[in-house]
Amino acid sequence: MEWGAVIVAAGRGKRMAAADNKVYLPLGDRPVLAHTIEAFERCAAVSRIVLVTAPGEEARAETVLRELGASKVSAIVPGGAERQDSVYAGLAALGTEGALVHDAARPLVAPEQIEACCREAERHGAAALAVPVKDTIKIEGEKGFMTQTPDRSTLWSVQTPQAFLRADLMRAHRLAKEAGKSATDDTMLMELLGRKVAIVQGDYRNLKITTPEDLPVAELFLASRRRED
Ligand SMILES: Nc1ccn([C@@H]2O[C@H](COP(=O)(O)OP(=O)(O)OP(=O)(O)O)[C@@H](O)[C@H]2O)c(=O)n1
Ligand SMILES: C[C@](O)(CO)[C@H](O)COP(=O)(O)O
Repeated sequence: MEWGAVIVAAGRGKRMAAADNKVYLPLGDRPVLAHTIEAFERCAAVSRIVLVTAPGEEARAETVLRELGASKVSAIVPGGAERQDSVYAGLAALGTEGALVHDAARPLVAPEQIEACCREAERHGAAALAVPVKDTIKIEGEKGFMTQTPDRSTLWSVQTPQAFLRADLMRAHRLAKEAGKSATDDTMLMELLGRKVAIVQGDYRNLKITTPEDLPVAELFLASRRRED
């Protein structure tokens, strides 16, 4: 199966409270986005990439790609108001049978993790990286009070990439739009199709850069990764 990747980089980074879009912030010797693209460039299972950028950021994205020497990016398309809209815009431009969806804000994913997602999705129809939850999770009932505790042994913190048959995922997105259903990730949309998603053991270092304290942590993880290479 031919695999393409939609890499979404069109957010506003509100929780980062940075002056710039967080995917262009420096991590090590290059922008966050460069690390993310490089992981997919190095994964042989991925034949093409569609990059989804904030409207008007196409030129700066192209600069990052040029400096990286990226060769798999087949299109740069503008994202939408919500992550879901950005994913759909990328899927529409992808064209491959297999579709990976990945957050540009997750720069430390390893190529072998991407490959594992593809393989498991080929076996099961859909797959996503996830890591076991470490904290005890509570559900808020009455405002400001914890009232329920899900069984932690059944809880996973899902990451990206998430891997699907592109046709399935586009259909799920259309169903969600018709139903006015919002989704913070794409595995959630598979539930609309009644499909299960295979869990692929991820790595706690595949963090999503979301709030300011995530960047120094990512620097440490990057340094540890480089010592391993
Ligand atoms: N309308 C959006 C929203 C998010 N994203 C992308 O989806 C990924 C995960 O989203 P998140 O970490 O929430 O990024 P932001 O939406 O930018 O962050 P915030 O919610 O703090 O504004 C990021 O790579 C982000 O660029 C996107 O392409 N389009
Ligand atoms: C897709 C995701 O990274 C899975 O954990 C997460 O749902 C993205 O959430 P965000 O609020 O758009 O960062």
